Amino acid sequence: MSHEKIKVRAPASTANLGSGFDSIGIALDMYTEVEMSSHNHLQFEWIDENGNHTPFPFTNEENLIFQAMKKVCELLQRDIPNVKVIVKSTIPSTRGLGSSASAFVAGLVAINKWLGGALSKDDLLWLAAEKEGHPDNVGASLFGGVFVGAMDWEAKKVQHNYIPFPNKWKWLAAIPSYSSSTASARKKLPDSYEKQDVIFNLSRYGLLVSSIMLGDEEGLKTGFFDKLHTPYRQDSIPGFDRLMNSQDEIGALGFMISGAGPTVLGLVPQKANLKKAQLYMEQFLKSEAHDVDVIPLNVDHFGVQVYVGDDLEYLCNTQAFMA
Ligand SMILES: Nc1ncnc2c1ncn2[C@@H]1O[C@H](COP(=O)(O)OP(=O)(O)O)[C@@H](O)[C@H]1O
Ligand SMILES: N[C@@H](CCOP(=O)(O)O)C(=O)O
Repeated sequence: MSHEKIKVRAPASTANLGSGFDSIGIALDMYTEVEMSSHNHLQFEWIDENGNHTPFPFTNEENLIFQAMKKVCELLQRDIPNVKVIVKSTIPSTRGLGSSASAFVAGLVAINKWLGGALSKDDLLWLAAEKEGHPDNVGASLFGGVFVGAMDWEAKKVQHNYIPFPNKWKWLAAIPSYSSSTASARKKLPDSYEKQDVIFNLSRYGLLVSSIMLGDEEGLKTGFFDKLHTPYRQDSIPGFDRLMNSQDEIGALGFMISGAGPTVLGLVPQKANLKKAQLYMEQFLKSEAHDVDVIPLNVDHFGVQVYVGDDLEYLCNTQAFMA
């Protein structure tokens, strides 16, 4: 079954939140949009932020939308269809905001829908998590809200839960002008860890997840601390350790590296002055020779959205309506 035109929108995400390395992700309101329509050959087009068609910025190898289409077609033993794929994205690439996950998830969902929807959401989640090697960003992109999940490599599935994120906390993202690929940031991590560091993270991660569920600000502050990835990555973010120590000055709940970085996230409670915190982060990081844009971001609670023609056909996360 094919359609005249389908459109899929997948959100950005932030992973780890300090102590939850490779296990937790939150969907954020920047998006990759993929529009698929019948054509006489396979063609990719890119629309930039000003609405202009520009050359596609990635080769087929790097183009994760194409890679996702290839994967699904191989699995379903189908040829890649002749379609025009128009891509728009407001997610800056290689900044730690899950652009790769969002592109892969959007590609999977679009081609699966185009070919008749044989694969379930959990099948798609596995394909995306297997490709990235961790489920945090792809799970958040697919389902929205807070995603917690674990890879089950033997059963080839991701066990996961959805948690709504309290509206009373607001995200600020300091997105630098320089980039860092996730692959290179993962190479900085050690192969094994000291027992004390593992215990440190386990206890913080328990607090992190329970505090999000309970809306507990003191628990959350402790839950952001991490010894598994942050210490090995923060050197590439000048001033990050001092920013972390200044959270009380502006009443922030915490600062963390978003995914593999280099974006830094701040979480601010509603009672704090968001504008003041935004300015503080910007001035602080700029004084450390960082060229950054600090922007507020909201949590996306719905995950992937699929439109057939101009009608919204479904959201991936039906649980969001019950939250
Ligand atoms: N809109 C997109 N369409 C296709 N591929 C994309 C898109 N955005 C990102 N990618 C791919 O993902 C890569 C960036 O992935 P990664 O290093 O994991 O950084 P990020 O933290 O942004 O996910 C890009 O180099 C490109 O290969
Ligand atoms: N858990 C991963 C998350 C990578 O996120 P990205 O947005 O940088 O791709 C990691 O920390 O490596």
